[in-house]
Amino acid sequence: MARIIPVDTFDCVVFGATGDLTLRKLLPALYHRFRDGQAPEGSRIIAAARSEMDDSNYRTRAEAALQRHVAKDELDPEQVRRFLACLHYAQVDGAAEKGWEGLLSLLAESPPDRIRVFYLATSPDLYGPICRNLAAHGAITPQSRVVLEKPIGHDLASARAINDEVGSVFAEPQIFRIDHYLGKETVQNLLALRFANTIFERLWNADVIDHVQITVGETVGVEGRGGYYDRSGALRDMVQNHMLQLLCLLAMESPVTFGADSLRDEKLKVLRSLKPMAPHEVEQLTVRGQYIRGAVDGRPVEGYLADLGAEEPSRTETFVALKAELNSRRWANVPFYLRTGKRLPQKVSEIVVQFRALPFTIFPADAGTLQPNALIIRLQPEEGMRLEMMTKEPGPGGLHLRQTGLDISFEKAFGTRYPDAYERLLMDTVRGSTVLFMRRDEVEAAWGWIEPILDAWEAKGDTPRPYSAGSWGPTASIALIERDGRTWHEDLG
Ligand SMILES: NC(=O)C1=CN([C@@H]2O[C@H](COP(=O)(O)OP(=O)(O)OC[C@H]3O[C@@H](n4cnc5c(N)ncnc54)[C@H](OP(=O)(O)O)[C@@H]3O)[C@@H](O)[C@H]2O)C=CC1
Ligand SMILES: O=C1O[C@H](COP(=O)(O)O)[C@@H](O)[C@H](O)[C@H]1O
Repeated sequence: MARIIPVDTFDCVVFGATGDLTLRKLLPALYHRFRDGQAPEGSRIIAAARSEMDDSNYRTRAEAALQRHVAKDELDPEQVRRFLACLHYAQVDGAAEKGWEGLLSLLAESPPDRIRVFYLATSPDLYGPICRNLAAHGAITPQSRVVLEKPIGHDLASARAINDEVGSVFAEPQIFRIDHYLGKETVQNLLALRFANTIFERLWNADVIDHVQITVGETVGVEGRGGYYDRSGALRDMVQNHMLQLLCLLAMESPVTFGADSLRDEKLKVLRSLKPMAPHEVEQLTVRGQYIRGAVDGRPVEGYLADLGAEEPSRTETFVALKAELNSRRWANVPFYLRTGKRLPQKVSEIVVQFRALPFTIFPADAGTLQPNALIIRLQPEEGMRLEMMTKEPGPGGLHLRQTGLDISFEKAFGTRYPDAYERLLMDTVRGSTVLFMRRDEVEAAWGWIEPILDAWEAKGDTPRPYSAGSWGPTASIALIERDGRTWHEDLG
């Protein structure tokens, strides 16, 4: 069982407190941290949004959210009651200069040196105005931090504009750009795998590794988020942030220390070493898809347009596969194949590190085909790792070789609940630790690599390829990797 180190007493102001993210993710995460005693007595959550309501109305809504999104056996009525008592509501329009009295008077109830976390769970176009208004009303103290949800902007220019606006009010160490994948236990474990073990680091390069695959599959469609998603698409929603962060952790050099800037310097180098795609290469190196009607988990589901309620066709991709390469000695000619999509057959996030084939074998042909080794890192669900190896099949006959896996299930190894990513990240904001958050230059470098792809798609002006819900995306995504004589790892999960 991991140790729980209490943080200092804090006030966490959540803008967007009536929204999906707050109700589905942030309140359950905060409940767990309060329940486990990590949030000290006296800490408060101040829920802020434009809707008219009082503390009591908000607590009722929050309780319903907990009932829905926290496992029944983790809902202790006494703990729920204590948690709800820490919730307060302030009606405020973050974009308006006036009407901040309620929030300011709640904040004034705490000592001036109390840690203040301003969590912006609103649309990103409000980040600048909210920060400006907080500053204008003198709400930003030296102990304040601001948390920015993704996406930071829609493209490089809008990301820069947001970073400039927020940066004119908060210093960089006070700014927490969240990428919740970095809060996942198994994603943090990539750092342990690479830098707390001897065996892998020596093999972690183009001499031994043939290619890397990163798959993030989701079975859900766009759910209630069609308005946002249709302006975004899979490349902006998943690749620009989560998947490039995974790629960074896999590809980066060893940081000098486990400090925030050391780690982020190394991730930044990876982002800057991504080979830019020229417009004529985008067609070859990327595949876009959009789901149509099909079946997921044996249940018929509608296509994207029906989910959106759209009458017109949409050019937004719900699936993307791409081949990325890095300009570096370590990764010379080692492709990183990325794919992600909605309405795929499985909810699974997995990394495959495929080692090179043996250059020579002593075994006769009838011993069986030698499969190259592969390290399969399962990020979710069934978190764990498997190292695929060739072994001798037991038996007194001839020598037959078969691929078997050295398998570690983290659940079996640790027998503990995996905290949600937001639990860890919220506590890190209170602690002031930016290690697992993105620095401004990382976000902008990621946009810098993504933007030419978006531009080339836009210039071509075609629609994404259709794929049936419940399939692994358009067949062109299979061709993308098979053209190189490789294949997507299929035994997922
Ligand atoms: N939902 C998710 O799973 C994820 C969301 N995100 C990001 O988190 C952010 C929030 O997303 P989500 O919760 O889905 O969005 P929602 O549309 O569900 O919620 C938006 C929230 O913002 C509030 N709001 C809107 N305008 C203002 C304003 N002017 N002043 C104060 N509050 C305002 C709304 O309340 P009211 O109308 O009462 O003011 C509501 O509480 C977005 O940036 C999204 O991209 C990131 C990852 C996952
Ligand atoms: O940020 C986002 O992530 C979720 C997937 O997160 P996971 O933790 O469930 O893997 C995705 O559904 C959503 O579209 C995206 O905005």
